[in-house]
Amino acid sequence: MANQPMIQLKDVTKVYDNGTVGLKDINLEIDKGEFVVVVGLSGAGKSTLLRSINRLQDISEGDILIDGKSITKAKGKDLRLIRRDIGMIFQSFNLVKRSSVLRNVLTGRVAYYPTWKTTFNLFSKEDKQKAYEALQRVDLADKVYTRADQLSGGQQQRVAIARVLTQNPKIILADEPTASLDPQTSRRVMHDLKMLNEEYGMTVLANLHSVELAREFGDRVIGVRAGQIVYDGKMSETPQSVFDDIYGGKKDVEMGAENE
Ligand SMILES: Nc1ncnc2c1ncn2[C@@H]1O[C@H](COP(=O)(O)OP(=O)(O)OP(=O)(O)O)[C@@H](O)[C@H]1O
Repeated sequence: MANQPMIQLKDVTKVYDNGTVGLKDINLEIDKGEFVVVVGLSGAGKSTLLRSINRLQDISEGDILIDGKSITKAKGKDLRLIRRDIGMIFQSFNLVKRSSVLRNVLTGRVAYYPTWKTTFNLFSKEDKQKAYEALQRVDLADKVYTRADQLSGGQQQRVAIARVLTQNPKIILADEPTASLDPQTSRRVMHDLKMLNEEYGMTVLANLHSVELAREFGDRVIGVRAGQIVYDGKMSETPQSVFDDIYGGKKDVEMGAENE
């Protein structure tokens, strides 16, 4: 269908078992190819938003549509197919530390195989080639056989980006992708994420603490506070006062090491 949003949240509320309200009546549409950054204080609900979108956790009310299909209602094979279209980048990289870089990148293809094949490492030659090419795109082709835990944090995150590229999803959800990295390495990682967005048309939704990085890489900014969207606008039209307001004067504390 033409012009249907890539991600759509309809009246989404998430209440945790202990009664904490993670998200409160969220309505949001994100179009194909957008690079959206989500900013907000710690505890505002940024991770809850991302985890709800790929159903790492269930929402309490409302509906979430991925490219027109409800992930909220999907089950079994339908759910697996929707999830295959959503890549994740985590603050902690989530690599298999003792496996090679190539093997880690190949796991991006796992959802395209029956389980028994991946258990025995029976990836096709084409997929090995895809993984190698993805590593070339993030300048890590010389590390294919290196063990993941022998790489720097920034390199590990770029392996995670190569893994997402190999997965070839429509959407990338990045939860604080640079929170454990220094400013220069952070910029490199964001640059690679932007490359997936611009060259492969992947829609990116990234939680960021750093206003600097948000400004440099985001096309659109969403401000979250207490589980609600308090700002939504084009980055180019967003004045600094919006960030000051969202961070309520605690900006320096929140931005930590990424604040140059
Ligand atoms: N599993 C859980 N059980 C109960 N409450 C939770 C759970 N996960 C998150 N919360 C609460 O939900 C609210 C939103 O948390 P969330 O992790 O989404 O915030 P955040 O904006 O991502 O914060 P941070 O930047 O620190 O990661 C917070 O009050 C948090 O304590």
